[in-house]
Amino acid sequence: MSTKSPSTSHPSGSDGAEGTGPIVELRGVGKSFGNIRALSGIDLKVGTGEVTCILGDNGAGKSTLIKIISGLHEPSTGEYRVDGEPVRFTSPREALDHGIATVYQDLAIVQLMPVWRNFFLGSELTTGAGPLRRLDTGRMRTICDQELQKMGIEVASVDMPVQNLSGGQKQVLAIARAIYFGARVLILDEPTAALGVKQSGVVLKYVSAAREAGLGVVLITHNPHHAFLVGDHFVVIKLGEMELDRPRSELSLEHLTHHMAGGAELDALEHELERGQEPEADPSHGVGHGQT
Ligand SMILES: Nc1ncnc2c1ncn2[C@@H]1O[C@H](COP(=O)(O)OP(=O)(O)OP(=O)(O)O)[C@@H](O)[C@H]1O
Repeated sequence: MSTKSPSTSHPSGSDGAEGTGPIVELRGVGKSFGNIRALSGIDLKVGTGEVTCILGDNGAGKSTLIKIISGLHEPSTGEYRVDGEPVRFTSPREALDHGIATVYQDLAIVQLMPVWRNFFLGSELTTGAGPLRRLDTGRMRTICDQELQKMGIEVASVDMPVQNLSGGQKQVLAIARAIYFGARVLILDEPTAALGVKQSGVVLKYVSAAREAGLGVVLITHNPHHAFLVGDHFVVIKLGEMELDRPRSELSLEHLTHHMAGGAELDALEHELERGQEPEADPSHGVGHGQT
């Protein structure tokens, strides 16, 4: 399987939301686990045809946020709206029924199964009725092939096992599958975390293609460089709270990297180090520097 420049035509299966408001909106959302407050005061809007990047360090609350949007957790506080209507999802199935699909880092794929089998995993097409009902392998193969081609993904054969694909190609397959099955909002959980530079590039190209196809994309990442390549809006979470919330027009890569690297703390440390290098004005005060 090789990947060429993704097509920007909208794949079958969804037409995207054409409304003017956001598809997904969180208002003051928080989540606690007993005494642990994992998230608080999260405001987020995901609109059609835009990529929102969520950045944060380990333990910042990114996974908790994904789980709320994808219907695995109910928020403890605040409001979750889809297409302007308040929702209370009690399972990922309900979120999926609203067009909110999540591609997790470990991907729901079976390595030894062929590409087409993985594409339809859990939603297999059948033919015939009653005792004669069986998998419609021919139709699944054809559709899988067509859908991958629409995304600009070339597969030598959809019959080859998924384990033969590269990490980036597996991510792209999972994205194509989510789009085919009607995703309007695509949540991508660190899709480039385990990939090298080239494979990360492949995945980011398809993130961009999903946006062009009219989907709202939520990209979770540790990597400000990857985020800045495709993002329209950036949110940095720190210790469960929003530290930064800016559109691309109000942010530079340097600014974003600075925030991710610990921003304010680094400034304070730099200041302290600089002060530490200055000669003491009055040696009678504290420990003198540069003197032993
Ligand atoms: N089910 C849970 N029970 C108790 N505490 C939890 C639970 N899930 C998350 N937490 C806590 O909430 C905080 C945020 O965790 P979360 O996994 O959302 O962070 P993260 O940003 O995804 O981190 P990482 O990048 O390491 O995956 C952490 O302090 C974590 O220990």
